[in-house]
Amino acid sequence: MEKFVHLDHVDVKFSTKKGVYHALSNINLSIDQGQFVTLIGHSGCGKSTLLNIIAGLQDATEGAALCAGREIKGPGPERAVVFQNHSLLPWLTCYDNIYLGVERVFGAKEGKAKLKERTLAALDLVGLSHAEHKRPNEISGGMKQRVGIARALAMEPKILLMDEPFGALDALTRAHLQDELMKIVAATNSTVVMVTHDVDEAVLLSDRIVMLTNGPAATIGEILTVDLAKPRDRLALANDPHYHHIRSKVLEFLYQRQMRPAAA
Ligand SMILES: Nc1ncnc2c1ncn2[C@@H]1O[C@H](COP(=O)(O)OP(=O)(O)OP(=O)(O)O)[C@@H](O)[C@H]1O
Repeated sequence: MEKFVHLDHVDVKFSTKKGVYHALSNINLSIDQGQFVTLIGHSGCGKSTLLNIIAGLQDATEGAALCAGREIKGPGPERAVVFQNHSLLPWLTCYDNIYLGVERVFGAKEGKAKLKERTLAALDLVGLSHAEHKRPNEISGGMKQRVGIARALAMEPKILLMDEPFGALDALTRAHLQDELMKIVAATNSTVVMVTHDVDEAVLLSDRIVMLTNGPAATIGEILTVDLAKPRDRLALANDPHYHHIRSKVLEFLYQRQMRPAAA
């Protein structure tokens, strides 16, 4: 299987007013095509920094970061990012927000009819065909996140990178979007890397959970394989002893082995 992402001895150091801050140390991680990987760890440990390395928004100070065999040198349409705060352009409709991304990626090669078809298909994929003419301030937070996901998916990225995409949503909307995301990922065979704070979300969605130690110089403490059959159903999992076993392993890592220092 092709290694879509390969991080080899990656270190990240930030220059700050107080001197150099060593954020990430010796990160080694390979991700296969079609895999769903979550990054979990205490606040400030470096999850977003790690995601940003793959996104090309942050350079590694040392080590190598590769995507599809090529060095990651900056952001690219093959690595689409979805942030917690949707980042839609408020003056554009849902349709136009997606169309803009589609045009940027495919505009040089494809005609307007094809670009329109791609945009409508993306809206349909997230169940928002009815909202195509609405502007971001006319739709709910969950719908905005769905437009953000649709925009990312419409660019047909090789990898979907998500930084706490559901973090700002209420529990019910969050559960609904997790279910939708599972269906979309299954239908598109997407490779996904997602930052989350939510242990249940990590177990429900992941093939592998990458657990980071506390910073400074955070590194990968352990990678847990989630070998629960797919498709996954949250209600059935609630009564599945294996689900609870995996869940408690993550909790044990976070709250016994990586107890967050009180002063942090
Ligand atoms: N540009 C920067 N300059 C200096 N320090 C930075 C910079 N970006 C991040 N850091 C520091 O690096 C560490 C990791 O930050 P990061 O945002 O990756 O953590 P995180 O695990 O995503 O946190 P959270 O869960 O709270 O979002 C933090 O201590 C942060 O203060």
